[in-house]
Amino acid sequence: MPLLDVKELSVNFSTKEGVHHVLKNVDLNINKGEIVGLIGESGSGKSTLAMTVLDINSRNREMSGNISFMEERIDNLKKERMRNIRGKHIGSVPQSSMNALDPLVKIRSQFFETIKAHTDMSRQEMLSLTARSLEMVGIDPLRMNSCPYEFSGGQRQRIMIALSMLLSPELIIADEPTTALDATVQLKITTLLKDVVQQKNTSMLVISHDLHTISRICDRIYIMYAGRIVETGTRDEILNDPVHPYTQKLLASRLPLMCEPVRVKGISGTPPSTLKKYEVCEFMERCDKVSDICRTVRPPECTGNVKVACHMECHLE
Ligand SMILES: Nc1ncnc2c1ncn2[C@@H]1O[C@H](COP(=O)(O)OP(=O)(O)OP(=O)(O)O)[C@@H](O)[C@H]1O
Ligand code: NI
Repeated sequence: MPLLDVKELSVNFSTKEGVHHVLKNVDLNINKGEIVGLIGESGSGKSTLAMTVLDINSRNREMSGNISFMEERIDNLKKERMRNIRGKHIGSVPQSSMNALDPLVKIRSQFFETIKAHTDMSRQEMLSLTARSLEMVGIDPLRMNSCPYEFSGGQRQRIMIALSMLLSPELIIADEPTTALDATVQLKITTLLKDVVQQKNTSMLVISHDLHTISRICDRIYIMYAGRIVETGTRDEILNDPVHPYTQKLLASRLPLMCEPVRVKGISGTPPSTLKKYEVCEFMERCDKVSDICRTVRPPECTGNVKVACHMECHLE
């Protein structure tokens, strides 16, 4: 059984302006030791998936489907049990996490707080665990007495990674871990993530809108469009042989890191509204391979053995 198993997950948010349909029948799993990427444009629902697994941002959320972690259903747990799982068994590097640390509280105190919430370690043990964690991400342990404002953005991101790994959780969820950083620091942080995940023998779900940077470290990738998984496969399948027109466009619009500056072709058009319920393919209006069947029949869903949610698959036969 996978370590994390998300099945038929749909999430709606009720608001004054109506119901937002944000996740639609999402199937996603992560095996032990795997690094899995979740890639899609801004607003496609990636952070919502992360927060639903972690059971945060649940105020106006309605969900259906189920989520299992280490062979236990976790989508209907009591708040207290879920708090115990978060931090101890599932570590999280939240989006914009560089700013998630309290800028004026010493690194040491923020690490101790997490340790105390889940263990009864002595002060000496807490000190040595904090030092080892900082060392692992390339931060001098002597700096544990400094405050976050005294570090650069890249260093703060390293500290957040150390904090998320502090209690050696079985799974790490890293949401856009490199987005706010410049290109060279991005490469360093993605490499660091892979190294620490391997060192700690944990699994990771890594979320990004940037297929190019993140794919380097992933074993498998899920492509999300408008709240739906539209394609899934191994890194090589997705990068070398993408089938869904959206995945092909994502790859074509990638930013070459090491080349001379070029004009990057974005994907034209805008994603569909979350307020509308779609009976056919959500990508249809932006797809240059659209055909009659796309206008009338919903494409197959990316569940079970179906790896691409597109009628085009049938056209190839
Ligand atoms: N509590 C909420 N109430 C209403 N709408 C919400 C709520 N949380 C998220 N949404 C909506 O869900 C959609 C998906 O948001 P989400 O943050 O999951 O996207 P994302 O893929 O992570 O985007 P980004 O790459 O910009 O981080 C957005 O349209 C957002 O406005
Ligand atoms: Ni997000």
